[in-house]
Amino acid sequence: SPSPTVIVIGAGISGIAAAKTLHEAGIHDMLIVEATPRIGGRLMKTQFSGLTVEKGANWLFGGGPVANPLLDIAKKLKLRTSLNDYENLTSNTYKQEGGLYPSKLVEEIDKVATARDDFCEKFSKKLSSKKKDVDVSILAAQRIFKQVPKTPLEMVIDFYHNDYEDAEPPKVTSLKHTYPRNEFVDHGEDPYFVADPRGFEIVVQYLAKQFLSSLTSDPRLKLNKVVREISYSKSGVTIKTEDGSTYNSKYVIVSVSLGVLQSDLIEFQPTLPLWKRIAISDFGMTIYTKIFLKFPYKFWPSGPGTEFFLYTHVRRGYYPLWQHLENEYPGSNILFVTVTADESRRIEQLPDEAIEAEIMVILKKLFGDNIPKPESILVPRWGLDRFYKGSFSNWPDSYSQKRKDQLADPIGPVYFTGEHTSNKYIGYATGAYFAGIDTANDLIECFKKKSCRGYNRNRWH
Ligand SMILES: Cc1cc2nc3c(=O)[nH]c(=O)nc-3n(C[C@H](O)[C@H](O)[C@H](O)COP(=O)(O)OP(=O)(O)OC[C@H]3O[C@@H](n4cnc5c(N)ncnc54)[C@H](O)[C@@H]3O)c2cc1C
Repeated sequence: SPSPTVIVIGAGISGIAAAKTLHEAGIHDMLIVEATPRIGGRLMKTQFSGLTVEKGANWLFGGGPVANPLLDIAKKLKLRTSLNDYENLTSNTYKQEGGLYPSKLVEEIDKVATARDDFCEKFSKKLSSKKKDVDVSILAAQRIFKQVPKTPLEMVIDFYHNDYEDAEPPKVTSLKHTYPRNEFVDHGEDPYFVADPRGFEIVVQYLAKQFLSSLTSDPRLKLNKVVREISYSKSGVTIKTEDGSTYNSKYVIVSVSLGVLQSDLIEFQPTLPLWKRIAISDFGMTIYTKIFLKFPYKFWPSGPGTEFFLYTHVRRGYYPLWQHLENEYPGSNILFVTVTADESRRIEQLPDEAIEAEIMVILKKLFGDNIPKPESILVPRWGLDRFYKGSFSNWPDSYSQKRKDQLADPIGPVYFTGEHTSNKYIGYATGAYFAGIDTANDLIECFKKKSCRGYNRNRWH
């Protein structure tokens, strides 16, 4: 068959959004090349003890000042979602050796954390108003505010305010590019927690069905094709896959995760310019892990106000934030705990049994020695998976806006997209969706002008 004009590498939400945008602009001769047997990428459901749980993205952020097109799609699809109840977290905070903290004390500490967030927001705006590109870490802002979390209780509350969203601690994360937290997170409707048998990935399938005849056998979609080499020159692109296939095109849109770009899975020929490699290497790819545990019966508090509990430990981020799925799946007897960053990196190296053993030590302290063993455990390992190498990107504090623009810059016929290239919503599914549209529009601009000098720095999203 003749060479397509554009190859899109990756069938996650950004790749599919890019391909759909090209299709709608009349560019139909394209090929989507995906390493795995499915579309959806990091929107990924799995079956766990007979129920659908989300290994990847779980929260669909609300409307608010910026309309979220994914929310409209979710509504159209009648995606089953629920609102989480974080209200009573301060009454459900456990000490390291067991027993609850008095809720008054936790509330006081939470108030300080909220005041700190307000300061971070103001301080970030102040830095942004300066001509020079100055940035600090969130931790530096906390120091300037003279309220650095130190005790285990302060740290777990800080985890809830920062790491739970950024998946890195405040010492790593850029203040300026994280605060004020974006419209979807802070000022919109509350995020929806997806609990639907079809999974959050149904949103990507819905987008794909707008322009593909089938999600498995459309001739423009090549599944199970792992791209290992991208050769590019003025005259076009050749990509090679692990199974020895070769595809040629005029342009390529690379939508693989930042973690994959940082790994050596794909070789670029010639090597990408140094400034591009620096932009890729210096941005942050973090890990966010949801560990699911199925028990034969419930031994944790249930009913209104119990959905979440916090576990406090001298080690920051040691199995800190717990949720039960009773609201979404009554009677399921499933607990899940969220770990992030270095704790995720550590546990990914452990076998499931070792992780389960660590968890059981904690749960016994909280709920007594007689609690049952879990019937099953699910530990996603996003960092070790060669097609993801992490869960989502995080803006590190030393990283400039200029570098960030370079991360999205095309190199000749090689265009880049994915959540990490989003201007305003890095890390989020919505950011990935917008990025796909923006990158496709950059390429469409280039077709129109017939000279493709590059990236449209007026990207919207
Ligand atoms: C645990 C976790 C929790 C999250 N929580 C949320 C949340 O609550 N809300 C939210 O909005 N977002 C959340 N996210 C982030 C969100 O899932 C991502 O931002 C988004 O899905 C990224 O889409 P993408 O298209 O940029 O990348 P991807 O989905 O990674 O798509 C890239 C595609 O490229 C493929 N690929 C990789 N290498 C190759 C290769 N060599 N050849 C061919 N194909 C290749 C991959 O298989 C993948 O399908 C979470 C992510 C994770 C992992």
